[in-house]
Parts: sequence; structure tokens; C-alpha cells
Amino acid sequence: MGATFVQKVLARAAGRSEARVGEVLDVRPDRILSHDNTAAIIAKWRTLGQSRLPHPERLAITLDHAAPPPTVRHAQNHATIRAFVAEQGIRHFFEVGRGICHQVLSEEALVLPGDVILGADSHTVHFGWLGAFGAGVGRSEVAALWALGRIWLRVPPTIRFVLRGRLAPDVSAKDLALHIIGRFGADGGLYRAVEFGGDGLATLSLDDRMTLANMMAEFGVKNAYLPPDEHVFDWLAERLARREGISREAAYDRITARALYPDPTAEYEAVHVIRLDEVEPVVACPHTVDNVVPLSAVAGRRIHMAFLGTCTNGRLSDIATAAEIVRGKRIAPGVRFLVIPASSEVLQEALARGYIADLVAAGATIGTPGCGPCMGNHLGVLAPGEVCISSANRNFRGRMGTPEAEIYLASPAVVAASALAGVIARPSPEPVAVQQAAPSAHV
Ligand SMILES: CC(C)[C@H](C(=O)O)[C@@H](O)C(=O)O
Ligand code: SF4
Repeated sequence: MGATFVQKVLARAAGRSEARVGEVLDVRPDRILSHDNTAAIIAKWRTLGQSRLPHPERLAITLDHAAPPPTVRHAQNHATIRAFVAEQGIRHFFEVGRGICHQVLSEEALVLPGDVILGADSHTVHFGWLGAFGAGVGRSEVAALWALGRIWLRVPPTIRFVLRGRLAPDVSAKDLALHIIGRFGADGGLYRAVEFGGDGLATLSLDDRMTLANMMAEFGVKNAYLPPDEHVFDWLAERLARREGISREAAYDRITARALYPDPTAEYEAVHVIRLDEVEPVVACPHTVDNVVPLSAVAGRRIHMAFLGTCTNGRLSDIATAAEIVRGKRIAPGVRFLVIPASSEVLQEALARGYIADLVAAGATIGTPGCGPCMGNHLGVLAPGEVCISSANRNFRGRMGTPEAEIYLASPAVVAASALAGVIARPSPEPVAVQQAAPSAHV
């Protein structure tokens, strides 16, 4: 019998030739991620009697969740992390403004196909976009990982999604992810691995693949996996070559050498075929990500803020889409349109291509690359009674500040179109009529 991706990748990281589903393995990750929560991990690690990291090169730390720091407490937190980074000689450290951990580690080619990355962040499943095993773990686990370099992981069963066809032009990878979560439930993938396959996969851009893998955290999965192709290898090779000062060819060889693919005879818990051309624009309504309805069911709902950003949809293609929609127009009175690029690389490219100028001319506000108000830390939280349309991945009650606000999740195109219309809107050249009576939040 063949093996799934997760069986192969965990077996290799445990120094074994194979692994059965349900087996607990002693896994050695290639990379250990943490961010602003690193200070809490340092404290736990010290209580384990530790004072020197045995493998500082395996760590990667970003300052992104409250960056720049909004309070003295946050600033002190960052200062503690910087002191630790200097003390332990941690090379892979990314300052305020560099961007969100998942985006930055991808751009820096610090995670390669076939790698195992564990992070103190639930969206570490993101790295499935490039064919790595990424999983979130708790802060205590990270402290133990720093000390021991190993952790027990149970090999999960796998659900396979076979993608066929192509998404319609007004449908995005965000709609696809929400479609899956809405159909199978927010716990549909609990302690499961998901694998994507099928000829539809090749039609997804790299940004789309990142969005899809990232959103699988909201499906409850242990990890997500998309088989890496030459587009992924090329994207990484250029970056790895730059970072390591090696030739592109040498980087390419290193990247492809460890890529893993499931066997055609692998056993799956379930296989679902998704016809991409049947996926429609959707919105996740407050206050759960699986409260998914067709866009038309909530179109016309009055909004106060439109937020474009996060590790889910803060990339160049997302900003390009938004810029195209608002170019030469003005955002609706009474609406704030907040745009926060996922990284400094995204911001620089968006500046060079004129997208930021278009957005600012239309009345948008641009924030420092990072998480922004995604989890309610700073940079644009909501007031009681306010409604936000957001390109993020979570709409839990209280997520962006007050429990009395409502968050609707949608694609970047819908976020931008809604910023113009002042109501949840489908991107369209036609003017959108404001609905007088707002429909219930729980449509
Ligand atoms: C702060 C961090 C631990 C958290 C996570 O694990 O996902 C955050 O990134 C989030 O999106 O809620
Ligand atoms: S952007 Fe949001 S979801 Fe992503 S890591 Fe930051 S807080 Fe978490």
C-alpha cells in the first residue's frame, strides 16, 4: 500500500522509512517559528533550566502581531525578544515592518518542499502551499522544541480534495476555501491532514495556493498539502539563491531534492472532487468561518470598515485586484478602507507598480506590513455596532476589538468593491444600491 504526503514527510523527519496512520513518531522539525509570543516562550524555556539554544539556526522569529508596538507593554515584549535574539545568535530574525511570519518565511525561502515546520501560530499550516508539512503547536511545545529539538506527533489520516476545472474570473481561492469550510464545517478536518490534487490545481496562482493552504487552519486541520510544481520551485529558487549567495541552479537542486508526493495507491479517509467552475463568490458571516452564504445573500449590508490584508489575503495579487477596482473612484463616505500589505516585499512591489498610489487616491489608508487589526491588537480595531468586511481568515466574536462588532469574510475583490459601495457588494461596473433595512447578521 502506498503512503500519503503526511505519512512520508513525518516518517522521514522521524528517521524512519515509513509510518502508519495513528502512529506516534518522534519528529525533528527543520524549522521552528514564533513571533511576538516569543517572549512568553523564552520564559517557559528558562523554567526548563535552559540557557543556551543547541540549534539557534533552526529558529525563525518575526515581530508582526503588534508591530509597531502600540503600548509600552508591547514595546517591552519586543525588546525582550531582541535581547534574546542577540544573546543566542539567532540569524533568522525579522524586525517590525518586515511582515507576517508565514509570508516572510516563504519569501526568505526558509521553508522548502518536504520540510517540517512547527510554529507557535495556528496558521503554520500555510506552508503546505509549497509542499511542506506545517503545523501549529502551543507555546510550551515550542519551549520544549527549542530545548530538545524533537516532539511527538501522531500521524493523521488524510482527506483528499481533487480539484477539477478552473475558477470563474470573479471567483478567488478565498471563495474556494470558504466553500470547502462552509460545506464540511469548521471542524471537518479536525486532526486530519488535507491533500489537494487534480488538474485544477495547476490553474491556481501561487498567491491562490497560499490562501488555500492558509485557510485550512479554519477547517481544523493538522496540516495542508499542495504538491509543489516548477512554479513553486522557481519562486523559491530565486529567493534561496539570493539569501544564500549561491547560483540559481544550486538553489533549484536543493529545493527539488527533498520534495515529496503522495503515492497513487495511498489510502485516504475520504476523497472529495471539487469542480472549480461551480464555486461561487461567497461570504462568511459573523461569528464563525463556516457560516458561509452566497455573496448575493448579504449584498447590500451596510459596512463601516473594509480591511484588506493578513496572511490570508495581503499579497501583491490581492492588492492589485483592489487597486484595479478602486482606480479613479472614491471610497464611500463613512467607510474606512484599510490596506495592510503582508510583507515589506509586497509593499515595495505594490508601490513600484502604482497600486498604493491608486488606493491612497481613492481614500484608502495604508498600514505597516504585519498582522494589523486581524486579531484586534491595534491599527484599526472596530467600535461597538460596527460592521467590517475583511479579507482575513477569522470572524470570531470580539476578534477585531469589541464583541459588539461584526466581521464578514470575503475575497479581496469583494472587500474593495464594498469599500466603494459602502455596503457588501459584488465587484461590478454598475452602481450598487444601498439597501435600507440591513438583513440579519446570521443569514
Ligand atoms: C497570536 C497567535 C498565537 C494566533 C494564532 O495562533 O493563530 C494569531 O496569529 C491568530 O491568528 O489568532
Ligand atoms: S495575519 Fe492574522 S491570522 Fe495571520 S498570523 Fe497574523 S493575526 Fe494570525
